[in-house]
Amino acid sequence: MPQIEISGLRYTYPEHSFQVEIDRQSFDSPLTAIVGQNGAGKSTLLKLLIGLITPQEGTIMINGVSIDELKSQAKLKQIGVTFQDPDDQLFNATVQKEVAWGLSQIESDQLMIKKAADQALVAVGLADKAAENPYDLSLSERKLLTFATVLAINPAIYLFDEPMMSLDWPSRKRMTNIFHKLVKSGHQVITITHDMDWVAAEFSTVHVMAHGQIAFSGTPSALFGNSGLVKRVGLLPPRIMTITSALGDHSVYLTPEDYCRKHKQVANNLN
Ligand SMILES: Nc1ncnc2c1ncn2[C@@H]1O[C@H](COP(=O)(O)OP(=O)(O)OP(=O)(O)O)[C@@H](O)[C@H]1O
Repeated sequence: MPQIEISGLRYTYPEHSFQVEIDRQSFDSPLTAIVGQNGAGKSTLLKLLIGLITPQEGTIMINGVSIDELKSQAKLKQIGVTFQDPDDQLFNATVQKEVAWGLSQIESDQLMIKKAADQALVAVGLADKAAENPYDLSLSERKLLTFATVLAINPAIYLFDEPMMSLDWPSRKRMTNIFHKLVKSGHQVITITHDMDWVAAEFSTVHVMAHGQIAFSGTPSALFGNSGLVKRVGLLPPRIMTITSALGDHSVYLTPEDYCRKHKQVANNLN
């Protein structure tokens, strides 16, 4: 399992408007969500993790190598990223060229590049758009295209900023399945999201950011079981818990299925 290790990290924007401050933190879980209120520092952390901005203090190690020592080709193989806004990273004339571009920076075998690009486009459901200009695609298709660009490279670690934003239900399901497949094949997937239902249903680990710091690291059950913390960091629990707690049941339920399972168990125990 790939591993990211942060120690003594301090980053302040040039205007001193905001500081990210993380003393020690490992990212070593297969499927991790980073959550927190708007402006908590999630995207800033992501930019630090990919070396887009450099901390004034501290280190970020990816599999034992400091991020600032990784040459750009090695970095591409270690860590792939999609930004919140797909238009921040699309610049090729066709969808096919866009998906092939990143891989062509680390691979010269044209046949292999084409095969990987084709497979990535099939995986995200855009195979029939290969000849189109990325900017003729819808926003959700452009978002899926950015995923394909990373899938084609197949880095050890995938970092996604708000991957589900603007995706419809079938695309969300498709992406969630891709995440689980990546995890099964030994990759690490880290994603920033505001979707607590998704976090509760799918993720093994969640880090909560607040005011530039990591305020909690643990399982979704531990997070949503701590209603005081959830409130303090400005989050909402999964919707099923909003309903059950309004009905006076303050147990932790991650999904409607989780609720049914636990209540079936209670019913079975009573019989
Ligand atoms: N380039 C920049 N220069 C100065 N301040 C910035 C810059 N980019 C972000 N900030 C500030 O840093 C803080 C954290 O922003 P960031 O985008 O990391 O938060 P976030 O948790 O990702 O928020 P959101 O959920 O809205 O995407 C905010 O106060 C933001 O205004």
